[in-house]
Amino acid sequence: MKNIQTTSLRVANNQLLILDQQALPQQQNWLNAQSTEQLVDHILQLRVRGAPLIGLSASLLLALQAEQGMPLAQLGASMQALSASRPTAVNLMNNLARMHQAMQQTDFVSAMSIQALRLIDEDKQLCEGIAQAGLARVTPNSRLLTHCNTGGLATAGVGTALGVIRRAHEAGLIKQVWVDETRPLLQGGRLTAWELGELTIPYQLICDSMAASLMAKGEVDAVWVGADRIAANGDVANKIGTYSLAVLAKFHGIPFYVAAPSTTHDPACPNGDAIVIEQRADQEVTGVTGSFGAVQWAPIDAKVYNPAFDVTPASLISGWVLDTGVVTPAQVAAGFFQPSK
Ligand SMILES: CSC[C@H]1O[C@H](OP(=O)(O)O)[C@H](O)[C@@H]1O
Repeated sequence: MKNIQTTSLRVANNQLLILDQQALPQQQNWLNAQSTEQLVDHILQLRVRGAPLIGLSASLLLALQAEQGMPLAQLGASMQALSASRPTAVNLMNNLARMHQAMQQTDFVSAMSIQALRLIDEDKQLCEGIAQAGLARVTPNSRLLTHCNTGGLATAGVGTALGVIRRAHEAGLIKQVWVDETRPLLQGGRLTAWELGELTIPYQLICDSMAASLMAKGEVDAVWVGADRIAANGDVANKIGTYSLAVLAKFHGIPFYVAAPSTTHDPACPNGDAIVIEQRADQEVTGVTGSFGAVQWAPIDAKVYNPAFDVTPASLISGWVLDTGVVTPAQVAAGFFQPSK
Protein backbone atom coordinates (compact mmCIF):
# COMPACT_ATOMS: atom_id res chain seq x y z
CA MET A 1 0.00 0.00 0.00
CA LYS A 2 1.20 3.51 -0.75
CA ASN A 3 2.32 5.69 2.14
CA ILE A 4 -0.44 7.75 3.77
CA GLN A 5 -0.31 10.66 6.21
CA THR A 6 -3.22 12.33 7.96
CA THR A 7 -3.15 14.29 11.22
CA SER A 8 -3.42 11.13 13.29
CA LEU A 9 -2.93 8.18 10.89
CA ARG A 10 0.18 7.08 9.00
CA VAL A 11 0.95 4.19 6.66
CA ALA A 12 4.70 3.93 6.10
CA ASN A 13 6.43 0.93 4.53
CA ASN A 14 3.14 -0.97 4.76
CA GLN A 15 2.99 -0.41 8.52
CA LEU A 16 0.01 1.34 10.19
CA LEU A 17 0.90 3.91 12.83
CA ILE A 18 -1.45 6.02 14.93
CA LEU A 19 -0.89 9.28 16.80
CA ASP A 20 -1.59 8.53 20.45
CA GLN A 21 -4.43 10.94 21.24
CA GLN A 22 -4.22 10.14 24.94
CA ALA A 23 -0.69 11.55 25.08
CA LEU A 24 -1.55 14.80 23.26
CA PRO A 25 -0.88 17.64 23.60
CA GLN A 26 2.15 17.06 25.83
CA GLN A 27 3.62 14.34 23.61
CA GLN A 28 3.25 13.45 19.94
CA ASN A 29 3.83 9.69 20.07
CA TRP A 30 3.31 7.57 16.95
CA LEU A 31 2.41 4.01 17.96
CA ASN A 32 2.34 0.76 16.01
CA ALA A 33 -1.08 -0.58 15.05
CA GLN A 34 0.10 -3.67 13.21
CA SER A 35 -2.26 -6.24 14.70
CA THR A 36 -5.97 -6.45 15.32
CA GLU A 37 -5.34 -6.68 19.05
CA GLN A 38 -3.15 -3.58 19.01
CA LEU A 39 -5.67 -1.47 17.06
CA VAL A 40 -8.64 -2.69 19.13
CA ASP A 41 -6.76 -1.70 22.28
CA HIS A 42 -5.90 1.71 20.80
CA ILE A 43 -9.60 2.24 20.03
CA LEU A 44 -10.78 1.01 23.45
CA GLN A 45 -8.26 3.30 25.18
CA LEU A 46 -9.11 6.21 22.84
CA ARG A 47 -5.56 6.51 21.56
CA VAL A 48 -7.47 6.24 18.25
CA ARG A 49 -10.74 8.13 18.55
CA GLY A 50 -13.46 9.94 16.65
CA ALA A 51 -16.09 7.92 14.81
CA PRO A 52 -14.75 8.68 11.30
CA LEU A 53 -11.12 8.03 12.20
CA ILE A 54 -11.92 4.73 13.91
CA GLY A 55 -13.59 3.46 10.74
CA LEU A 56 -10.67 4.56 8.59
CA SER A 57 -7.99 3.03 10.82
CA ALA A 58 -9.84 -0.29 10.92
CA SER A 59 -10.20 -0.30 7.12
CA LEU A 60 -6.52 0.45 6.59
CA LEU A 61 -5.42 -2.31 8.95
CA LEU A 62 -7.64 -4.88 7.24
CA ALA A 63 -6.24 -3.90 3.84
CA LEU A 64 -2.67 -4.19 5.15
CA GLN A 65 -3.44 -7.55 6.75
CA ALA A 66 -4.79 -8.80 3.41
CA GLU A 67 -1.67 -7.56 1.62
CA GLN A 68 0.46 -9.38 4.16
CA GLY A 69 -1.26 -12.63 3.28
CA MET A 70 -3.78 -13.01 6.10
CA PRO A 71 -6.24 -15.74 5.07
CA LEU A 72 -9.86 -14.75 4.49
CA ALA A 73 -11.12 -16.56 7.59
CA GLN A 74 -8.69 -14.60 9.77
CA LEU A 75 -9.57 -11.36 7.97
CA GLY A 76 -13.19 -12.05 8.85
CA ALA A 77 -12.29 -12.58 12.51
CA SER A 78 -10.20 -9.39 12.48
CA MET A 79 -13.12 -7.44 11.02
CA GLN A 80 -15.44 -8.83 13.69
CA ALA A 81 -13.11 -7.82 16.51
CA LEU A 82 -12.68 -4.33 15.07
CA SER A 83 -16.42 -3.82 14.61
CA ALA A 84 -17.01 -4.69 18.29
CA SER A 85 -14.49 -2.08 19.46
CA ARG A 86 -16.92 0.88 19.13
CA PRO A 87 -20.56 -0.21 18.65
CA THR A 88 -21.90 3.37 18.70
CA ALA A 89 -19.87 4.56 15.70
CA VAL A 90 -21.87 3.87 12.57
CA ASN A 91 -18.97 5.13 10.40
CA LEU A 92 -17.03 2.08 11.59
CA MET A 93 -19.87 -0.24 10.66
CA ASN A 94 -20.35 1.38 7.25
CA ASN A 95 -16.64 1.31 6.47
CA LEU A 96 -16.33 -2.33 7.47
CA ALA A 97 -19.37 -3.23 5.38
CA ARG A 98 -17.58 -1.82 2.34
CA MET A 99 -14.38 -3.63 3.24
CA HIS A 100 -16.41 -6.83 3.62
CA GLN A 101 -17.76 -6.35 0.11
CA ALA A 102 -14.20 -5.94 -1.17
CA MET A 103 -13.27 -9.16 0.65
CA GLN A 104 -15.75 -11.04 -1.55
CA GLN A 105 -13.83 -10.15 -4.71
CA THR A 106 -11.62 -12.73 -6.38
CA ASP A 107 -8.67 -10.35 -6.11
CA PHE A 108 -9.69 -9.27 -2.59
CA VAL A 109 -6.18 -8.09 -1.69
CA SER A 110 -6.21 -5.41 -4.35
CA ALA A 111 -9.92 -4.68 -3.83
CA MET A 112 -9.44 -4.09 -0.10
CA SER A 113 -6.47 -1.77 -0.61
CA ILE A 114 -8.38 0.23 -3.22
CA GLN A 115 -11.40 0.44 -0.90
CA ALA A 116 -9.40 1.55 2.14
CA LEU A 117 -7.66 4.29 0.16
CA ARG A 118 -10.98 5.33 -1.38
CA LEU A 119 -12.48 5.67 2.14
CA ILE A 120 -9.62 7.98 3.14
CA ASP A 121 -10.11 10.19 0.08
CA GLU A 122 -13.90 10.17 0.55
CA ASP A 123 -13.57 11.23 4.18
CA LYS A 124 -11.44 14.23 3.16
CA GLN A 125 -14.13 15.20 0.65
CA LEU A 126 -16.90 14.61 3.21
CA CYS A 127 -15.12 16.97 5.62
CA GLU A 128 -14.84 19.66 2.94
CA GLY A 129 -18.50 19.22 2.03
CA ILE A 130 -19.55 19.60 5.67
CA ALA A 131 -17.38 22.69 6.04
CA GLN A 132 -18.78 24.33 2.92
CA ALA A 133 -22.37 23.53 3.93
CA GLY A 134 -21.75 24.78 7.45
CA LEU A 135 -20.19 28.08 6.36
CA ALA A 136 -23.63 29.31 5.32
CA ARG A 137 -24.78 28.98 8.95
CA VAL A 138 -21.90 30.95 10.47
CA THR A 139 -22.65 34.65 10.95
CA PRO A 140 -19.85 37.27 10.91
CA ASN A 141 -18.01 37.84 14.16
CA SER A 142 -19.32 34.58 15.62
CA ARG A 143 -18.51 33.26 19.03
CA LEU A 144 -19.02 29.52 18.64
CA LEU A 145 -19.02 26.91 21.37
CA THR A 146 -17.87 23.38 20.60
CA HIS A 147 -17.67 20.13 22.57
CA CYS A 148 -15.26 17.21 22.43
CA ASN A 149 -12.91 17.06 19.44
CA THR A 150 -14.12 17.03 15.86
CA GLY A 151 -11.06 18.16 13.91
CA GLY A 152 -8.35 16.59 11.83
CA LEU A 153 -7.48 14.28 14.71
CA ALA A 154 -10.91 12.61 14.48
CA THR A 155 -11.07 12.40 10.67
CA ALA A 156 -8.82 12.16 7.61
CA GLY A 157 -9.65 15.73 6.58
CA VAL A 158 -10.28 19.08 8.25
CA GLY A 159 -12.86 17.59 10.60
CA THR A 160 -16.61 17.88 11.07
CA ALA A 161 -17.73 20.66 13.44
CA LEU A 162 -14.14 21.86 13.75
CA GLY A 163 -13.84 21.75 9.97
CA VAL A 164 -16.70 24.24 9.74
CA ILE A 165 -15.01 26.42 12.37
CA ARG A 166 -11.67 26.22 10.55
CA ARG A 167 -13.11 27.24 7.17
CA ALA A 168 -15.24 29.94 8.85
CA HIS A 169 -12.09 31.31 10.50
CA GLU A 170 -10.34 31.36 7.12
CA ALA A 171 -13.35 33.32 5.81
CA GLY A 172 -12.93 35.87 8.63
CA LEU A 173 -16.20 34.93 10.34
CA ILE A 174 -14.94 33.79 13.74
CA LYS A 175 -14.48 36.12 16.68
CA GLN A 176 -13.58 33.28 18.98
CA VAL A 177 -14.30 29.70 19.95
CA TRP A 178 -15.40 28.53 23.39
CA VAL A 179 -13.87 25.08 23.89
CA ASP A 180 -15.64 22.76 26.33
CA GLU A 181 -12.92 20.77 28.06
CA THR A 182 -15.23 17.71 27.78
CA ARG A 183 -14.95 15.68 30.95
CA PRO A 184 -14.00 13.00 31.71
CA LEU A 185 -11.43 12.39 28.92
CA LEU A 186 -10.82 16.05 28.09
CA GLN A 187 -10.96 15.75 24.30
CA GLY A 188 -11.73 19.48 24.18
CA GLY A 189 -9.16 20.66 26.69
CA ARG A 190 -6.39 18.46 25.30
CA LEU A 191 -7.17 17.98 21.61
CA THR A 192 -9.41 20.80 20.37
CA ALA A 193 -7.34 23.38 22.24
CA TRP A 194 -4.22 21.89 20.63
CA GLU A 195 -5.75 21.86 17.13
CA LEU A 196 -7.10 25.42 17.38
CA GLY A 197 -3.73 26.59 18.71
CA GLU A 198 -1.97 24.97 15.77
CA LEU A 199 -4.43 26.73 13.43
CA THR A 200 -4.08 30.06 15.32
CA ILE A 201 -7.87 30.19 15.76
CA PRO A 202 -8.72 32.32 18.83
CA TYR A 203 -10.28 30.25 21.60
CA GLN A 204 -10.87 30.14 25.31
CA LEU A 205 -11.00 26.87 27.18
CA ILE A 206 -13.88 26.39 29.63
CA CYS A 207 -15.04 23.73 32.02
CA ASP A 208 -18.21 22.07 30.75
CA SER A 209 -20.12 23.58 33.69
CA MET A 210 -19.33 27.11 32.47
CA ALA A 211 -21.29 26.90 29.19
CA ALA A 212 -24.61 27.83 30.82
CA SER A 213 -23.41 31.13 32.28
CA LEU A 214 -21.73 32.07 28.99
CA MET A 215 -25.02 31.53 27.17
CA ALA A 216 -26.92 33.47 29.84
CA LYS A 217 -24.53 36.41 29.32
CA GLY A 218 -25.13 36.34 25.56
CA GLU A 219 -21.54 35.28 24.85
CA VAL A 220 -22.40 32.32 22.60
CA ASP A 221 -23.81 32.74 19.08
CA ALA A 222 -24.10 29.04 18.19
CA VAL A 223 -23.10 25.58 19.35
CA TRP A 224 -21.37 23.17 16.94
CA VAL A 225 -20.81 19.48 17.76
CA GLY A 226 -20.06 16.22 15.96
CA ALA A 227 -21.84 12.87 16.04
CA ASP A 228 -21.32 9.18 16.44
CA ARG A 229 -24.69 8.23 14.99
CA ILE A 230 -27.78 9.94 13.54
CA ALA A 231 -30.97 7.90 13.99
CA ALA A 232 -33.86 7.68 11.53
CA ASN A 233 -35.84 10.29 13.45
CA GLY A 234 -32.88 12.70 13.61
CA ASP A 235 -31.84 11.93 17.20
CA VAL A 236 -28.04 12.14 17.58
CA ALA A 237 -25.60 10.18 19.73
CA ASN A 238 -22.44 12.06 20.54
CA LYS A 239 -19.91 12.52 23.31
CA ILE A 240 -21.38 12.75 26.80
CA GLY A 241 -22.25 16.36 27.57
CA THR A 242 -23.70 17.07 24.12
CA TYR A 243 -27.31 16.69 25.30
CA SER A 244 -26.91 19.17 28.14
CA LEU A 245 -25.49 21.75 25.70
CA ALA A 246 -28.52 21.21 23.43
CA VAL A 247 -30.94 21.78 26.31
CA LEU A 248 -29.06 24.95 27.34
CA ALA A 249 -28.99 26.20 23.73
CA LYS A 250 -32.73 25.63 23.38
CA PHE A 251 -33.44 27.46 26.63
CA HIS A 252 -31.31 30.42 25.52
CA GLY A 253 -32.55 30.49 21.92
CA ILE A 254 -29.09 29.68 20.54
CA PRO A 255 -28.69 27.64 17.30
CA PHE A 256 -27.40 24.09 17.93
CA TYR A 257 -25.78 22.39 14.93
CA VAL A 258 -24.64 18.81 14.48
CA ALA A 259 -21.93 18.45 11.82
CA ALA A 260 -21.33 14.96 10.48
CA PRO A 261 -20.64 13.03 7.29
CA SER A 262 -23.79 11.61 5.72
CA THR A 263 -22.28 8.18 6.48
CA THR A 264 -23.05 8.84 10.17
CA HIS A 265 -26.74 8.46 9.40
CA ASP A 266 -28.11 5.04 10.39
CA PRO A 267 -31.59 4.57 8.87
CA ALA A 268 -31.81 1.16 10.54
CA CYS A 269 -31.71 2.85 13.95
CA PRO A 270 -35.24 4.15 14.57
CA ASN A 271 -34.44 6.65 17.33
CA GLY A 272 -31.96 7.56 20.04
CA ASP A 273 -33.36 5.01 22.49
CA ALA A 274 -32.13 2.25 20.16
CA ILE A 275 -28.51 3.45 20.26
CA VAL A 276 -26.11 1.37 22.38
CA ILE A 277 -24.31 3.65 24.83
CA GLU A 278 -20.92 2.36 25.94
CA GLN A 279 -20.29 2.52 29.69
CA ARG A 280 -16.63 3.23 30.43
CA ALA A 281 -14.17 2.61 33.30
CA ASP A 282 -14.65 4.24 36.69
CA GLN A 283 -11.02 5.39 36.69
CA GLU A 284 -11.79 7.90 33.92
CA VAL A 285 -14.03 9.79 36.37
CA THR A 286 -12.21 9.22 39.67
CA GLY A 287 -9.04 10.81 38.35
CA VAL A 288 -7.13 11.58 35.18
CA THR A 289 -4.47 9.69 33.26
CA GLY A 290 -2.17 11.12 30.63
CA SER A 291 1.40 11.21 29.44
CA PHE A 292 2.26 12.65 32.88
CA GLY A 293 1.02 9.49 34.61
CA ALA A 294 -2.16 9.21 36.66
CA VAL A 295 -3.77 11.26 39.43
CA GLN A 296 -6.72 9.83 41.38
CA TRP A 297 -8.78 12.29 43.41
CA ALA A 298 -12.04 10.50 44.25
CA PRO A 299 -12.30 7.84 46.99
CA ILE A 300 -10.90 4.57 45.66
CA ASP A 301 -14.26 2.86 46.32
CA ALA A 302 -16.33 5.64 44.72
CA LYS A 303 -19.32 4.37 42.76
CA VAL A 304 -19.17 5.86 39.27
CA TYR A 305 -21.57 6.40 36.33
CA ASN A 306 -19.51 6.94 33.15
CA PRO A 307 -21.48 6.71 29.87
CA ALA A 308 -19.29 7.55 26.86
CA PHE A 309 -22.13 9.16 24.89
CA ASP A 310 -25.54 10.69 25.28
CA VAL A 311 -28.44 11.19 22.90
CA THR A 312 -29.71 14.59 21.77
CA PRO A 313 -33.34 14.46 20.58
CA ALA A 314 -34.04 15.92 17.14
CA SER A 315 -36.34 18.49 18.74
CA LEU A 316 -33.28 20.28 20.19
CA ILE A 317 -31.26 20.42 16.95
CA SER A 318 -31.34 23.50 14.68
CA GLY A 319 -29.65 21.82 11.73
CA TRP A 320 -27.85 18.66 10.69
CA VAL A 321 -24.87 19.89 8.68
CA LEU A 322 -23.89 17.11 6.31
CA ASP A 323 -21.55 16.96 3.34
CA THR A 324 -24.72 16.91 1.22
CA GLY A 325 -26.03 20.16 2.73
CA VAL A 326 -27.85 21.41 5.82
CA VAL A 327 -30.91 19.38 6.82
CA THR A 328 -33.58 21.45 8.58
CA PRO A 329 -35.96 20.37 11.36
CA ALA A 330 -38.84 20.59 8.86
CA GLN A 331 -37.05 18.17 6.53
CA VAL A 332 -36.41 15.79 9.43
CA ALA A 333 -40.06 16.01 10.49
CA ALA A 334 -40.95 15.16 6.89
CA GLY A 335 -38.85 11.98 7.12
CA PHE A 336 -35.48 12.99 5.68
CA PHE A 337 -33.58 10.45 7.79
CA GLN A 338 -36.23 7.72 7.55
CA PRO A 339 -35.31 4.55 5.64
CA SER A 340 -35.96 5.00 1.92
CA LYS A 341 -39.18 3.18 1.04
C1 LIG B 1 -15.76 13.53 14.40
S1 LIG B 1 -17.12 13.65 15.45
C2 LIG B 1 -16.37 13.59 17.07
C3 LIG B 1 -16.19 12.20 17.55
O1 LIG B 1 -15.38 12.11 18.73
C4 LIG B 1 -16.19 11.86 19.87
O2 LIG B 1 -15.98 10.59 20.39
P1 LIG B 1 -14.58 10.11 21.04
O3 LIG B 1 -13.77 11.31 21.42
O4 LIG B 1 -15.01 9.30 22.24
O5 LIG B 1 -13.97 9.28 19.99
C5 LIG B 1 -17.64 11.91 19.40
O6 LIG B 1 -18.45 10.98 20.06
C6 LIG B 1 -17.53 11.61 17.91
O7 LIG B 1 -17.44 10.24 17.67
